[in-house]
Amino acid sequence: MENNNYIHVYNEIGQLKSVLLHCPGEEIENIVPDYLSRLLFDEICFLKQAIVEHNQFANILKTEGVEVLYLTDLMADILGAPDVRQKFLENLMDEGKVPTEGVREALREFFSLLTPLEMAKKAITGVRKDEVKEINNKHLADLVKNPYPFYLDPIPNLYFQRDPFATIGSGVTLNVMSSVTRNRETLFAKYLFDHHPRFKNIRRWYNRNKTHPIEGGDELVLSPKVIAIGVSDRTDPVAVEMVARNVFESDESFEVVLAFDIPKTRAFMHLDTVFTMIDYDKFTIYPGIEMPLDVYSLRKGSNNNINISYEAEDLSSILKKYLRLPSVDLIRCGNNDVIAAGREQWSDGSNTLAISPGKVVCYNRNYVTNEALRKVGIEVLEFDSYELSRGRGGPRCMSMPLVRADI
Ligand SMILES: NC(=[NH2+])NCCC[C@H](N)C(=O)O
Repeated sequence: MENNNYIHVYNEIGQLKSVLLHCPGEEIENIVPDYLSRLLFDEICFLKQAIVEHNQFANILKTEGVEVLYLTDLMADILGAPDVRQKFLENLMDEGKVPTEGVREALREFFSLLTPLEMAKKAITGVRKDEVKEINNKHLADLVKNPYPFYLDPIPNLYFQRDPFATIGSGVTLNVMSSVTRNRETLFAKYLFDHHPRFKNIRRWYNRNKTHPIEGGDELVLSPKVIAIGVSDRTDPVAVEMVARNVFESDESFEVVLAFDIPKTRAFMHLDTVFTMIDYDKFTIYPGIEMPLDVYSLRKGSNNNINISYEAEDLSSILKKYLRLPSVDLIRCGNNDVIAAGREQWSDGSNTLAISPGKVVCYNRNYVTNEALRKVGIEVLEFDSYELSRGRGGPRCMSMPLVRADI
């Protein structure tokens, strides 16, 4: 196994040692009703309260001894180098479809006045047209009336750090996002893994230049041998197989990828919105997916072959078989009450973040599910969830583990 101390994730529940977060910033205030659904939000958030909640989340993690890193700080570490800064801005403008050379020149000037940290933040906030006054070198696109308010779009889903890349073993999948609005998030990850002294040279199981989408919320590392990946609204089976192949061809310990084919709907956009691991033998699950769930196994074969089969048993039996457990406990979101399940799943009741076996971080609003977890002996640490939940993601979605203890 390749050894690096900075990416090490061989399970979902081992003591979390280091995690990457992004605290929502002014990008959230650039969400307006006309663009809500394109930006993948259902409601407008009150930023001040969202920050309070995010800080509560981060403080829980810090109190538990977890190193909390912030994406903007890591970006600031690398944006001090003029060539990195320049390339990053050009990429951001290309992928943000900045319309003309005149606007690009104005944006170069605009960003040149910012410190590395300010630049990282502004790249996420987006740039409104009224912030950039002087456009020289005018093209047709600069002259025609266009009510769209931004030269560079905000990137409001970046506080869901789970999705643009994902750690598996000692490597990462640098993801292709299924939506245009989220794809620029992976540019930040690309720059970290290309340039940050702590993270460059990390191996990649997938790269953002591929064609088929995969998002981190679908990627779960169940054990040093077993990975689960959702085939979902966001993740394509072609990408799942490619990741499996690359991991199997390496010297990593993984032997099986379980592909969970879940319904393709907004409420369950990723596997982790309906299924998370919380203890050696305990999982949360949203009952609405149990019936329609098809699971396929991709097993490492000889000569770089992959053996793919349909798993005909129910989920408990599949998990018992592959994780070698005598029994498993599936704890149902909403504690088996259909209405509570639907309501709490919508605000990520099944989306828990384990910080050690049997200890999870959850939104306080999902009290029915949290109570059900406590009943089976799980320790639940809660924080406020009025505003963060409006982006349709919970504690797991908001965190990317970089290092977990082996178990
Ligand atoms: N891992 C997750 N479940 N992430 C949730 C992401 C929510 C985000 N608004 C989106 O639609 O993409």
